[in-house]
Amino acid sequence: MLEACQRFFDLTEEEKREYAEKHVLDPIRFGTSVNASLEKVFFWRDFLKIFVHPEFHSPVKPPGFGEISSKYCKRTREVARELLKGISESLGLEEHYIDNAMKLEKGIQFMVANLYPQCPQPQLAMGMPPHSDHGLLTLVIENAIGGLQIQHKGKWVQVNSLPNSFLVNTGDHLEILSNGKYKSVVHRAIVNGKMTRISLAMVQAPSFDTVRLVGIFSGLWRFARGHRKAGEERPEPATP
Ligand SMILES: O=C(O)CCC(=O)C(=O)O
Ligand SMILES: [Fe+2]
Repeated sequence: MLEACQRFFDLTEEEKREYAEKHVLDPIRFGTSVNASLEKVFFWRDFLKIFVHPEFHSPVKPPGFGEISSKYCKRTREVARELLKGISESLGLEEHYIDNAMKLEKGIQFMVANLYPQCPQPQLAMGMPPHSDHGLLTLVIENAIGGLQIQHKGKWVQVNSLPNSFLVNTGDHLEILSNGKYKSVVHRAIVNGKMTRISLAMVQAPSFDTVRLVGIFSGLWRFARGHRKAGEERPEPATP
């Protein structure tokens, strides 16, 4: 799947431009901040964001992307729903509680593929600013090189995921739903001077008809905690 994402990013600028400068709710959205003419805030990152459930979407190019991603989305949805059964039980609820209450059969799922090119001055750039994810759970994979950091007790901690593993982030909706027992993790991505890094985040969120309610609480909660989403703030100068 990471290779398929790489093939998308390898398309010509013209081919990718079809998906650029889109509205935040458009089903397929490509953005670049390495090309500063397309993005106002300067981050060292290209991204491809696609809504894949309840309606599946895929760019036409590169060939094969749709088949691979449709399988990947289905499987990761199953993993997320399975994990949420365990989380329901850990909260003292019946195992299908979150699945039923959030109507995950029709749940929103979207993928965010991130490309962080090799950066000549990594100490001066930021890949993705500090943010927490919407949704219940995010399953992240990456190509071998660490770059993801989470905030823990006020400090940035490097996440060194195991090879071929999913890193599972808990999101805003889960924090609200669990009354704060599962915290929505604040994280960011730094860049490196050696190689291009690719990460792929699969976000599992409640269904549209339940998300509005959770969304209102999420907005209030975010306001109360002073959180911002990715892209809403300028990069802090990276610590040396
Ligand atoms: O590149 C990463 O590891 C972070 C990705 C991420 O946080 C996101 O896409 O929301
Ligand atoms: Fe994230």
